[in-house]
Amino acid sequence: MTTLRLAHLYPDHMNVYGDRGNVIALRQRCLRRGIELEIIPVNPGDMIDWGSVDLAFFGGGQDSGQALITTDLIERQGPGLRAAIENDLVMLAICGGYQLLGHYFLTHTGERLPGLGVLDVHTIAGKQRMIGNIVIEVDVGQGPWRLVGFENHSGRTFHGAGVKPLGKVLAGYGDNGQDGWGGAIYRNTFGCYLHGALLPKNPQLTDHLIGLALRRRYGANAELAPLPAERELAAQRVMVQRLIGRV
Ligand SMILES: NC(=O)CC[C@H](N)C(=O)O
Repeated sequence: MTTLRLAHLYPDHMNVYGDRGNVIALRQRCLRRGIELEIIPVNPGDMIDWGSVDLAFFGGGQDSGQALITTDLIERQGPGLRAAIENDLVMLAICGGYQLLGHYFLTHTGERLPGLGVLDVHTIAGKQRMIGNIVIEVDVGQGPWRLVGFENHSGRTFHGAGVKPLGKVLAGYGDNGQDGWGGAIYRNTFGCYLHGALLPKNPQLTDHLIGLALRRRYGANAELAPLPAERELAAQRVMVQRLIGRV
C-alpha cells in the first residue's frame, strides 16, 4: 500500500478553530485513494526523524500557546525541520504556526517570540484583531482557485523578498490588512491565516499538497487519482458568492 507520513506539530498547544480538521481532511482524501497517511504528533521533547516525513502541519494558537513551544521548535526541531523544508518537505502552517515559521512575532504585550526563520516574513501585533471570513485567490499553476476560511489574529505579517505570496485577498484582511496579500509560499511550504478548518473547505489545496508529497516520495510520475469533491466545492462557491458577490 502507498503510504505517506505526516508530522503534526504541537497538536495540544497549537489547535484553534478546528485546525486539526486539516489533518483529518488530508487523511480522508488519502484514504479514499488507497493511500495510508501515518500521523505523527510532535509534542515538546519529541525527537523526530524529519528525513522520513512527507508532510507537516502546524496549526494556529493563542500567543500563550505559541510562547510555550517556541524554544522546542527552534532548538529541538529546528535543524531537522529546516533541512527538510529546504529539501521540499510539503508543509502547511496556519496563523500562529505561519507566524512561527517566520523570523519573529512581536506580540501585543511587547514579547518577542523568535520564529524558525525559514519563511522570510515577520509579524507585529496590532491593537485591533483582524477577525472574520476571508477569501483569497490562489494560483499554484493550475488556474485560479478561490480559497475560503476564517481569520482571527492580532499579528500583521509582512513579506520579505524570499517568499512568494500565496494569494490575493478578495475579502477579509489577509496577512496585514494593508498590502492585499494572503499567505506566503517558500518551496513546498505554505503559510496563511485561513482557519476554518482550511482543507475540508478547500479540497483543491488538499489535493495539491497530497500530490506534491506523493511526487516527492515516489517520483515525478506518481499520479494522484482523481477524486470528486462536489459538495465541498458547492459549499465553497456559496461562501465566495456571499462574500464577494460573484463566483
Ligand atoms: N489564531 C491564531 O493562530 C492567532 C495567532 C496569534 N496569537 C495572533 O493573534 O496573531
